[in-house]
Amino acid sequence: MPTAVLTPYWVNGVQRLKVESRTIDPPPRGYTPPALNPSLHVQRCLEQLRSKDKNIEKYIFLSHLKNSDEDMFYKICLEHMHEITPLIYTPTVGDACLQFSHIYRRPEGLFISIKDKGRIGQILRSWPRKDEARISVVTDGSRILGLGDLGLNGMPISIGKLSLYIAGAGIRPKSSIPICIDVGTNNQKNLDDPLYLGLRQKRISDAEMTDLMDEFMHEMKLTFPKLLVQFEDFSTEHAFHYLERYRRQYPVFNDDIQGTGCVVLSGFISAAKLASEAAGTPLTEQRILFLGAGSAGVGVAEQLLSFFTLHDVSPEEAKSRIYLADSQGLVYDARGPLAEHKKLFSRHDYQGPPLKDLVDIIHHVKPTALFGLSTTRGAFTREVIEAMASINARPIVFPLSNPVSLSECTFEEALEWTKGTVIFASGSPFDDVTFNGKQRYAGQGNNMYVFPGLGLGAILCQAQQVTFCMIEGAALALADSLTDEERAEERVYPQLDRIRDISALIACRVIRAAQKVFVDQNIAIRGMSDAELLTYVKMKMWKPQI
Ligand SMILES: NC(=O)c1ccc[n+]([C@@H]2O[C@H](COP(=O)([O-])OP(=O)(O)OC[C@H]3O[C@@H](n4cnc5c(N)ncnc54)[C@H](O)[C@@H]3O)[C@@H](O)[C@H]2O)c1
Ligand SMILES: O=C(O)C[C@H](O)C(=O)O
Ligand SMILES: [Mg+2]
Repeated sequence: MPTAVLTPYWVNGVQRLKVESRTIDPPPRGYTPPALNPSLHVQRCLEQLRSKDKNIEKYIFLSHLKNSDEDMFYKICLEHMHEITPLIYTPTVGDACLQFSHIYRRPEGLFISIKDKGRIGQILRSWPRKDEARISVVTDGSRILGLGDLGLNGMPISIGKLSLYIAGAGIRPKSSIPICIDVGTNNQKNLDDPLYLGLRQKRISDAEMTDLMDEFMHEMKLTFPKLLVQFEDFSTEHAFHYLERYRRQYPVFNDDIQGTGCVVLSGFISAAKLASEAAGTPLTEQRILFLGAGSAGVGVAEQLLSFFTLHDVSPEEAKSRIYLADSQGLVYDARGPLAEHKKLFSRHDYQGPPLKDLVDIIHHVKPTALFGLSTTRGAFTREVIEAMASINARPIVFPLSNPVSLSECTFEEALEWTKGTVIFASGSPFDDVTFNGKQRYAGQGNNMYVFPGLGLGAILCQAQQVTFCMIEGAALALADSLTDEERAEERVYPQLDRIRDISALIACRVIRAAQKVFVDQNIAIRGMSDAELLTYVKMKMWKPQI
């Protein structure tokens, strides 16, 4: 089958790019060793991968494999999800971003810079597979995981998320476009690095950025009419601003606000069921404290608020169960001027002195669940976790900051400090642990469980917008996807190696939600029964040809 291939080459140190159509039929006799057989070659690739000591070397090996033998790369991903995901995604992708300008070998995706203003359309139109384009992950590198502003070095985040779309939901590889928007960086270390690949200037003003984004989104729509855009790792204000600015106009969602909201709501529903078996507190009477009030913290809080209100809890009552704390402590009205995105959850009912210490905040709030989205390693100290355990038979503790080096606490710490009562999930993966003779599983509360299925659903029904109900449908489908066995093992998220099945269920629920409010354009699938729709979705998933 002929496919368009981008081949970089170098002339006198200057990179050129060949856009060619290449056939990937078996090569002529004599071009491959006689005993090369595909299943053994999988073993050979795995052996080469496992022989590398450092995760960043494994990342580089896998990147190379993806570019040279896509089918093999995705076959290995799918068959070894637990081993490969942490290498192509969180946490190793964090190192890949930090070192991107040093490990860069070949182009993958598009770099759009402020210098391209006025001719973004021209650049986009040079993309060789315009008609096939369905999904793009776009970052401006301004808040990469919890690592801060990495500028153009944020590109591996877009690449890594798209690899998970392909592995996790069977989106066709050729339909994905990783994009990094380079509008400078305020990261002095990058600016001083002679190998840094981005523009050597500070970030542009908000007004200039919005002008650029308007042109970018407009040209994206013109060039790729069927494209869904996922915004990723934009700094807080920009994340909220651009989601609000474009969500009614284009099919777009913000992964950190909405994908995270979805995945944490789903894990919370499962965790609260377990906790209420021990304490009897109904789901809608849980009290949730967030450490971190940025795009992720507030995104999750908004998702919880809407979930409670759908369950006959008044908005005021629902809001009263949610507390935010940021770097200055509890967020409350009398504290002084607040950023716009924090206002909805600011407490009216606290007038005392600033509550800065997390243990003091826990004693004041008496939360049943504590979520960390604070980018602060070790913020859940022994005292914090013990305080949670002292007021809850089964405390829910989710340290969700990424990468793993910034996790608010480790799985072992949470188990030890609660004497095993904790119900735990983290943003980055932790190994399973045997504690007091019982096998315990660390759920991975990471938006990777949701965005592949959400994207697949939106693409298949040709959604004109990604509505709030589509996001909520994805969260509920994920919560429902736990098997009886997984529930009996006290897992709050399903096992990762079932990701394709989970993505199919999420996609179906997303499609139904889109159909309900008529934002779908693929009318041919409207009349399908649920069983037919599931078969259709699974049939549409791309599979590696090995
Ligand atoms: N698990 C997931 O799926 C997932 C998804 C999105 C983001 N995240 C992680 O969440 C973290 C935050 O992301 P974001 O987009 O909200 O970032 P952000 O920059 O928008 O927000 C960070 C928040 O943390 C607060 N904070 C910083 N230092 C603190 C401290 N010492 N104590 C208390 N609060 C502190 C800040 O005041 C701010 O409110 C990142 O590490 C990111 O990797 C995880
Ligand atoms: O990228 C991840 O691992 C999750 C999330 O989008 C984040 O920004 O941390
Ligand atoms: Mg992110």
